[in-house]
Amino acid sequence: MKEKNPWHTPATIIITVIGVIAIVALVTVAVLQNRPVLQKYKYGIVLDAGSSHTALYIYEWPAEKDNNTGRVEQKYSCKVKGKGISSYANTPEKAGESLNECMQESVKQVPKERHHETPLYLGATAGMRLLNLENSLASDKVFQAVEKALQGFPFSFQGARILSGQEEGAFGWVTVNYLDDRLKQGLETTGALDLGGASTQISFVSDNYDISESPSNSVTFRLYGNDYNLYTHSFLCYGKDQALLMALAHQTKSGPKTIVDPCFHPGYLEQKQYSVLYDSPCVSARKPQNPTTTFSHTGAGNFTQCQDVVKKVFNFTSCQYSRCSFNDVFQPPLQGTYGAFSAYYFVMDFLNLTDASTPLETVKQKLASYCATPWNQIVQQHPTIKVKYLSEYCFSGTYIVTLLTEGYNFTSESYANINFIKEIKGSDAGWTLGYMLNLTNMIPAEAPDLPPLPHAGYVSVVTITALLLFVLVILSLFCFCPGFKKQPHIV
Ligand SMILES: O=c1[nH]cnc2c1ncn2[C@@H]1O[C@H](COP(=O)(O)OP(=O)(O)O)[C@@H](O)[C@H]1O
Ligand SMILES: [Ca+2]
Repeated sequence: MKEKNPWHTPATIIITVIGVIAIVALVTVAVLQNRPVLQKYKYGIVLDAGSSHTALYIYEWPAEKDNNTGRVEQKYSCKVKGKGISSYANTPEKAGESLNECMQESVKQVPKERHHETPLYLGATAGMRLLNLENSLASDKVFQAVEKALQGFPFSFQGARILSGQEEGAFGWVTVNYLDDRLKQGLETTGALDLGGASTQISFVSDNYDISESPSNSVTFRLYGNDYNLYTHSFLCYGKDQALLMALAHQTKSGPKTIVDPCFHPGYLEQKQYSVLYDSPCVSARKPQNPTTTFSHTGAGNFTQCQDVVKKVFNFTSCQYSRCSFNDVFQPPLQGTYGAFSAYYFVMDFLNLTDASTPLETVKQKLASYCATPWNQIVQQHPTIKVKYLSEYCFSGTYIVTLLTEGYNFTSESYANINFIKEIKGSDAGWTLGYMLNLTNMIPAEAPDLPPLPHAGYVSVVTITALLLFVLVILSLFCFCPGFKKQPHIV
């Protein structure tokens, strides 16, 4: 007689089917119930009114997570046509009008139902700081015009203001460390180096920073449950455009008709106006007695001599602290890695010098050979690049190397810790994201309460538990129900 398989009884089949259905139902509920509801996003807009130009950034984050774990990302950026708002000192309404194109595009980029709740900020940096020093009435008028223009859009306008140098430095530091996920995880932070046209910032955490030595350089944060004591300094006039004016002013003290500038390529020749050169609070004190109205600016293309010229814009002699960078400004010992962005990146990227593995000596050699290249050859090799930018890369590269090594005291060894970056995970490095995160309270002081298990972990535990229960039921049926026991073999 054929042996009957005890597992093929109607009872076991029914139990198995019910068991499988129960498991599928349980896992489905676990997956569906715990899945985040369809993502809805919130938005924030920040205008970076820099000295050379204005840029608009739209940030986006999941609506239900804005207070803790949600990642804020850059959704869109727009470069405002024309110069920075400080250049409209004589025609303030045009400063407002200049923003219209990018603002109209933002209206399309942000979903209509979110317009009214989307905060809109404008922060101005060193260009407006200088205009405010020079002519505060003119800077007020520019702000009035800009505010009027921005109020005309359907967003929640939160105001336009000049950021302090500390804010600019500290928010740049927040941005790079937020994007790198270092803050939430409590990892060692990275320093931030920002080079603009009219000012430059250095910000880093140094374990050897005694705040009492220079309290004005200290910014303290409590973020995600960790305390940070940040050193930050902004050097007004030490952005690359103002530094170039200061270097030219040094070379034209006696009001000559021609200068031979080692920071420009051999064969370069341009007529320049003294009035433009001295039209800045950064250089006005050095105005020569009887300057001719124009001078011939010619190039010699010599990196070493250019470094000597650049060094003259720094004061290395006075320091009332235990240690200084330059101009009698305290700086604690450098520590850790650094992200260098904005003009640091634009210049070093053009010169093909962003690779972190390039030693400082090689950087200097490459710069020397670039500066020595005749101007006509440079123009031929880069037909699409704006001549103004092109003519200044030798100066800018030399300025960057000199600022980093002679100014901030980076050595051949510590130079390797600098990463030249434009963006991190799709968001531009700069102060704007940190500024918005701060103003919208999007980085909590304390670590958020995370669910004990991530979604995937939760689903796995439910699935495994369900399977174990099912096996347990089958085993107990097999052990304790006589009908399930194997029948004795009948001979
Ligand atoms: O493509 C580029 N090549 C070289 N320099 C650039 C490029 N784009 C922007 N820059 C420079 O980056 C700097 C940006 O400075 P910004 O306008 O932010 O001034 P600020 O931060 O001092 O207020 C300016 O010197 C500008 O000329
Ligand atoms: Ca800037």
